[in-house]
Amino acid sequence: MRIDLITIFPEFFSVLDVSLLGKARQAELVQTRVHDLRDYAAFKADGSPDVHRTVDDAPFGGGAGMVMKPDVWGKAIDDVLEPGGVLVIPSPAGTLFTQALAADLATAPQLVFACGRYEGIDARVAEHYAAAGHRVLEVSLGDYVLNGGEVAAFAMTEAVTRLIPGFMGNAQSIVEESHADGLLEYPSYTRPATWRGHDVPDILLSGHHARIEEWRHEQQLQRTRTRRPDLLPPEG
Ligand SMILES: NCc1ccc(-c2ccccc2)nc1
Repeated sequence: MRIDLITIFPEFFSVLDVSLLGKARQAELVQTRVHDLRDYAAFKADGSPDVHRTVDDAPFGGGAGMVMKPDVWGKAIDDVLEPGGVLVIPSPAGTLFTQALAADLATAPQLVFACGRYEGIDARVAEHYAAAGHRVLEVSLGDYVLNGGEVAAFAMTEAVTRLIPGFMGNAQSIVEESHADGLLEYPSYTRPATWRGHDVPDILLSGHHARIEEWRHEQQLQRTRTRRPDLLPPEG
């Protein structure tokens, strides 16, 4: 898989070389490229040089903040997006990113993350590439606003790449983790068996694997009921 990240802060993604992703890159499972959006702002729409390499402008209709220019984004995405590639636009107005979507995106040949800043990217950019037949996703990580799409893009990159077959050493750990079966993960413990007066649940020391599995599933249900009832299947 190729992952392209387009941003006005390319240095933000230099950490990709050292993170967990670094190993996957070396294993050739994932190729990542970072692109500076300002490289596509060197000329104005009329072809004259833009020494300021402007990427934003005032919003039509008024309102606070600035909007990122469609013509600059169009030049960048035209240069980067390949046939079959998915254009992912992190946005607080997007659909919620989930483990299921991460697994879906892990099968794509290419992801292009368009990392907006300011008040976001001119809406016609997403419209244009969808109309051209590309899969375009505006995706939110949750109900909060960041200063730009970079942090969200990095989080999604990690969530996706770790699901690529051959990337994580222990495939079993992926199957068991939170959200993989739609429930939150059970609590985990390791040595010492007693720590500051807190004991590990006896069942886990019993060696009864069937009972341990049952206890863990009950813990998953209990946690999901109390912390994320929205994840529970509807009654009935
Ligand atoms: N839900 C996470 C998230 C994703 C993106 C943004 C964002 C903010 C400003 C400009 C462009 C994107 N904010 C929050």
